[in-house]
Amino acid sequence: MSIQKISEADLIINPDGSIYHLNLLPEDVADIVITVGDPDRVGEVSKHFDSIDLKKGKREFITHTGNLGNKRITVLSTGIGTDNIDIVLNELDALVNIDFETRTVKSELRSLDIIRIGTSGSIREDIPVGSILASTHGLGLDALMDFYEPNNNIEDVYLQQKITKHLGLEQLRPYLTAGSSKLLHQIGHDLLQGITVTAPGFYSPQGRKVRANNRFEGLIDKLSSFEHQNQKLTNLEMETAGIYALANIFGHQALSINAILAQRKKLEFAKDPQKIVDNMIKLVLERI
Ligand SMILES: O=P(O)(O)O[C@H]1O[C@H](CO)[C@@H](O)[C@H]1O
Ligand SMILES: O=c1cc[nH]c(=O)[nH]1
Repeated sequence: MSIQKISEADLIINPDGSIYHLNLLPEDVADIVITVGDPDRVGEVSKHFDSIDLKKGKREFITHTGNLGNKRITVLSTGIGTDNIDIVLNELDALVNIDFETRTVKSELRSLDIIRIGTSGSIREDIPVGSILASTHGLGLDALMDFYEPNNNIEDVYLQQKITKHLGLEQLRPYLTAGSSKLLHQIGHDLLQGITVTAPGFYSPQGRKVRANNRFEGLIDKLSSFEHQNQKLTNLEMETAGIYALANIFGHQALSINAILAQRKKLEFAKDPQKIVDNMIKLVLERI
């Protein structure tokens, strides 16, 4: 069988040998990758490193790579939304698993540990502002995974069907993927845990109403009333489901850790969001 060469239009490499959007060379990526939404949060993470040997960026994709103890870690901002996650996960995987000289998939594949350190809104009364929550699964309400061949295990498909039926949102085709059980055990074992809902927007797609009317009335109540064998939908944000689904396809381990800044049931928002985010960053770095 001939080895498939990936075209210059499918995999775009900049003149300096870096990948198109992330602007990184293959050697710039460590085996542990922390993703954050906010480009300013990259420095908030890397300031805890013992050393930083690389700082690069393009658009909203800022990267620092350095060492913490005996671990080499890359921290990278994704910007907001699963459309950006499509770019970040595909380019990260290409950086480690495609030979840029021959444009072919390497015979030995590397599996990254991808840990998202993000912010989120709680949809349950018993999860207050200030909580740190680990996502057992990501449930995507966005359309990203309509374009990829699915790779879900049977348990997730069953749970996905149960949730879809409960929500009555069949037209959105919600997709469900579990996070890495290895990373959940290592980092999230004693944290609050739940199914994180990933929305394709911050306002109406998360049930917020400022001036425009919402098509799905009572979205938060509908989401928060789902329960199956103690599995509950717990929080809303905008990247986790895409990260879990694409990491699963590429064979990477992924875990999403969420600082709860909004309490949607009690209509509250954190007074000290930076302090909550700092606590989450320290907690994750201690456990990596
Ligand atoms: O704080 P980050 O990591 O960006 O995460 C959350 O915050 C953004 C919305 O304010 C979305 O990206 C959402 O997922
Ligand atoms: O409610 C929230 C808070 C942070 N990020 C979100 O996407 N939603």
